[in-house]
Amino acid sequence: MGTASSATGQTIISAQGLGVRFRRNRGSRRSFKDLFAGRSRRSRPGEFWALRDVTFEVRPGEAIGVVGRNGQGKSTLLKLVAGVLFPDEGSVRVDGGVAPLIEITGGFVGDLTVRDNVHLAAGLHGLGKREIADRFDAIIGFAGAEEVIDTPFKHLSSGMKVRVAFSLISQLDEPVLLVDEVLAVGDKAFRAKCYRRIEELLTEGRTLFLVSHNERDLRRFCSRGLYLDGGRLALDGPIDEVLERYAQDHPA
Ligand SMILES: Nc1ncnc2c1ncn2[C@@H]1O[C@H](COP(=O)(O)OP(=O)(O)OP(=O)(O)O)[C@@H](O)[C@H]1O
Repeated sequence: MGTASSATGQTIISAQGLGVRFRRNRGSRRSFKDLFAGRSRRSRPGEFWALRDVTFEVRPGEAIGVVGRNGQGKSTLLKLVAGVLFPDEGSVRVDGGVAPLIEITGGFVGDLTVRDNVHLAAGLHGLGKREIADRFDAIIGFAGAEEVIDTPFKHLSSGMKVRVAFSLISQLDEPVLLVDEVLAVGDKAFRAKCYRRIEELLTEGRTLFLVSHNERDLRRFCSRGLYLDGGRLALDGPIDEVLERYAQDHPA
């Protein structure tokens, strides 16, 4: 938590001219989105920019909401900040570690038990054996995962996967927290618990990126918004302004 306390106004994240290029016609995920986006299959070039010219800086302790329609680059941006994806253009610098709750199944090893996954992931985030042992019960307890400690992660229900993943990342000491929409999978009571935990972490001075389609959640946690449209940063400003513009551009 040392890094988070150094909220002296310098930047903790600096993204300069970020660009990510993907190839079309490979994999199924994007083709569905493209279908709905109404793009012509034939006129498509082989590659497209999922993100381009994205530049912003973040100060320690800021809480940032990332908004935009489906497929506009929100998850891609979070992956760049998490360091699990490398940009084709530009650069992103993060001072300190990142605890990402994004596409959770990717971060956990399906064949390993919950216990082993917690040890592995916590270790990768720099916690020592002793620290992990000290926090293990709290992690399992918060998730309500006592019954599945020795179950392979892949056999957990999707809700339970999210519970374990959130519980773990919220017990790490990383100064930057990334929360994707996966949280929506949890039931109402668990979501409320997560939100209280996020508030605690923000009070401690952590930096938050929250991707959400829920205006109330965005207003509750975030002071600033990044609005992505067509992979470009359409607006970077106070969350109210960002939501207003987004609503104007895309009335429900
Ligand atoms: N590995 C990949 N290969 C090819 N295209 C990809 C890949 N990952 C994402 N894309 C495409 O890049 C674009 C941006 O995707 P991204 O997941 O960042 O959008 P998003 O704003 O997070 O969407 P959603 O709100 O639906 O989660 C989309 O067109 C998507 O289909």
